[in-house]
Parts: sequence; structure tokens; C-alpha cells
Amino acid sequence: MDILQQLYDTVLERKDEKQEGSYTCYLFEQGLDKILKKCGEECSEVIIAAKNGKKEDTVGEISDLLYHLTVMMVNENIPLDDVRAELNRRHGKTGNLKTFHKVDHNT
Ligand SMILES: N=c1c2ncn([C@@H]3O[C@H](COP(=O)(O)OP(=O)(O)OP(=O)(O)O)[C@@H](O)[C@H]3O)c2ncn1[C@@H]1O[C@H](COP(=O)(O)O)[C@@H](O)[C@H]1O
Repeated sequence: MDILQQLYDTVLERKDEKQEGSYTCYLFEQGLDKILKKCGEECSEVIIAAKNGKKEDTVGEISDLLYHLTVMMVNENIPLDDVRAELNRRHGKTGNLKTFHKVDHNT
């Protein structure tokens, strides 16, 4: 199982728990506005890190953002598979476009 799925499953378990010291439980208690605020903050931090050109910091900030997005998805009952399906659908489209351009370019 990939790490995003493992993270999603752990966050999902936290939704119905009250675990001492769990930041995820704290976010669920605070509710959607707090979760969205954190997503916004973490997104800004990704942009700043990337702009500063520090790859290691950027990877850390992307990981923070993915975690907070996962909490938001669980809070909003959005399964990871829905995002996978949408990405697969778009990837399929891009694949078709590439093929089209290749054929078009050679003629
Ligand atoms: N991936 C993460 C993860 N990334 C970031 N964070 C937490 O996100 C918080 C964000 O830090 P900030 O400095 O931005 O915010 P803060 O000032 O501490 O908090 P706020 O007052 O802003 O809410 C930190 O406390 C980090 O520890 C995470 N907390 C948990 N996880 C994953 O979630 C799982 C469950 O965690 P718990 O719920 O803590 O058991 C863990 O096993 C991890 O896999």
C-alpha cells in the first residue's frame, strides 16, 4: 500500500477517536475552517520554499500540505480513490493529446 493511502487510513481512523496528543484529532475538533486555514498556510509555505530554491525545504512543505489536504479530504468524505480516478482520467486525455500531436507533426 502506498504511503498516501496509509496516511489517509490513519487520518480516517483519527476522525472518530479522541487521542491525547494527536494533532489530527485536534484539527478535526477545530473543524473545517481551521483545516482550510492550515491548507492555505501550508500552500503559501510551499510557494515560499520553492521560490527560495531550497529543494529539501520544499519537499518538507509539500509533505505538510499533503497531510493537511488529506485531513481536509477525510473531513469532507472525499476518498483518495476519487482523486486517483480524476488524475487517471486526465492522464488518459493528455496521453491522447500527445499521440495526436505526434501524428500531426509527422504529416
Ligand atoms: N504527516 C503528518 C504531519 N505533517 C505535519 N503535521 C503536524 O502539523 C502541525 C503543523 O505545524 P505548524 O507549526 O504549522 O502549526 P502549529 O503551530 O503546531 O499548530 P496550529 O496552532 O497552527 O494549529 C505540526 O504539529 C506537525 O506535527 C503532521 N501531523 C501528523 N502527520 C501524520 O499523521 C499521522 C497521525 O498523526 P497524529 O494525529 O499526530 O497522531 C502521523 O503518523 C503522520 O503520518
